[in-house]
Amino acid sequence: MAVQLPGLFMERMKELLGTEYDQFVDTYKQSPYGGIRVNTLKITVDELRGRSPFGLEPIPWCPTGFYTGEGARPGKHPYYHAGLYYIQEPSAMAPVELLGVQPGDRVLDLCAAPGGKSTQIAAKLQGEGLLVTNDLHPERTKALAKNLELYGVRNGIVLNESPERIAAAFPGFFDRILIDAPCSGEGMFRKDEDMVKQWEPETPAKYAGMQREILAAAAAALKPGGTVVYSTCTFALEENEEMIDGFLSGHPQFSLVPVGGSGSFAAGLGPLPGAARLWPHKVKGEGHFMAVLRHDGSPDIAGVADIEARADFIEAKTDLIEARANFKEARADFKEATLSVSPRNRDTRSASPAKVSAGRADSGRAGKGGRGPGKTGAAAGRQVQGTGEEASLAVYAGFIQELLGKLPAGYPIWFGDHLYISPLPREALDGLKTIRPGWYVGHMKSGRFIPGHPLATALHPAESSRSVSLSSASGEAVSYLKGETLSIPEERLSIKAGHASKGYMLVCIDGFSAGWGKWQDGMLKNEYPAGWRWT
Ligand SMILES: C[S@@+](CC[C@H](N)C(=O)[O-])C[C@H]1O[C@@H](n2cnc3c(N)ncnc32)[C@H](O)[C@@H]1O
Repeated sequence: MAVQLPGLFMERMKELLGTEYDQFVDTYKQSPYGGIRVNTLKITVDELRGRSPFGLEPIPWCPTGFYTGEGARPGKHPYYHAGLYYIQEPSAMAPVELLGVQPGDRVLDLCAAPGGKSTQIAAKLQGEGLLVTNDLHPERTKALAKNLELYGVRNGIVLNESPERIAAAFPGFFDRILIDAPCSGEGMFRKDEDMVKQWEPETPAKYAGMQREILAAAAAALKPGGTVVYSTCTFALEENEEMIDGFLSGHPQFSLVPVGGSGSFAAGLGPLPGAARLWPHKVKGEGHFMAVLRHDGSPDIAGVADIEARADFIEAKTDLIEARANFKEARADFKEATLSVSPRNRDTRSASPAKVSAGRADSGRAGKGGRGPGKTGAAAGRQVQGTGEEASLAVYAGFIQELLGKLPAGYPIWFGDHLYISPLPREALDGLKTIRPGWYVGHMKSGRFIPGHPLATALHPAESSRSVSLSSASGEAVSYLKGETLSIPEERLSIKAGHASKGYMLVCIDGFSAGWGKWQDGMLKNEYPAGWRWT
């Protein structure tokens, strides 16, 4: 590598590695490994392997992960744009494998941008349960939100918050929490020269302070009995074993689940052999550290220092439970209301707007032209309730029932004219900077409902009454991804009985949803978003 590694870093590594040091240094003469992880929300591993245009070699610690080998350009294939795989550094696939996510879990990814591990969690949830994904830095949440959309995630909420505020809003709430901590990045030096340039002798200590706070917040947001996985891509002891050792001393209801020392995972160093290390001179991947922490199940108010804070904690929890109860009722009302709304008979009299939707925020990011809602709650400008919203819900329900035959499950949340279907009631997000409160399904324009791009990317073609599949081999998939209008004869369309060919068409690439088009008289008008196009 062209960049000189910092002398003090090398000295520290020599001390850590002893006789293995020379082998470690040799890894800097090799190229980093490339990998993809199959998005099992859209395709099975076997099917992708059968279709893959490039060679795939299994990554030992991730059953959906594969090395792509030199010369492969996975970002330059239509399958990437159809969300069939995520391009990810192989070692970075390990932490989520240790998190033990099951469909139906409530999972929090605290330091999530650009979303590699969030999309991996979403694939494990298989659309059931909840993924709250967060990053402190607003700019980075854009890529995070886009990746959730590209990979067809329906049950994700994207926040831009501090871990402390998330813990206050969701005390004792999550089954599993991932902390892919901001760190000094020493494990990425081979792959990312910027990390080398940014490194200073004080960098590990600087990050250690942040990591301690993030861990404390995670402990407060975790359900008794839940699991936290803490990971970094650095070698420094103070950000890894020493950090976790300190956490365990201050949080006696947590214990370390031993994972180090078996398979590809080397044992942790010093006080924590049960933690896991991936070393670049031992595996085909960059440097990583992981610790699995399990809560023993006793009621936990760890991280809450004094009596007053504890009272707030309990009050916050009660509010959340109440909000949830209110919204269960609202959901029942909504179901009842939408059942009476058919495309032909849009009688909205039974809709209960005050409960059905948490309404429209007329300020915040939505007001600035974006569709992100910004900070929810009173500070964001309270909601407009009333007949406009009732009518919009009815139009939405009519459109979706015609297209999909049923409405997606979840809480409808309007922001301006934009509609999200959320796995949580809006009240649960009140006061939090929310980038995406759920699955973006579309917006109202001149009294019509316009389906959103993320609605398409998350659909299976069989769910849509109208779809068309474009071939990746013929070049027409790339034409679609470039935003071109296509000539498509009617006999190529898949139209369910009783539906007209004209209208919104789910456009697929080799049978995998990629976006919308509008078909009429043999022409497919392109609805692929400008910002997503193939260049
Ligand atoms: C290692 S990166 C995360 C990579 C991500 N998990 C993935 O797999 O794509 C760490 C992230 O933490 C974010 N971050 C930094 N400080 C934070 C904090 N106090 N709370 C939450 N996120 C933070 C950074 O913006 C950065 O995106």
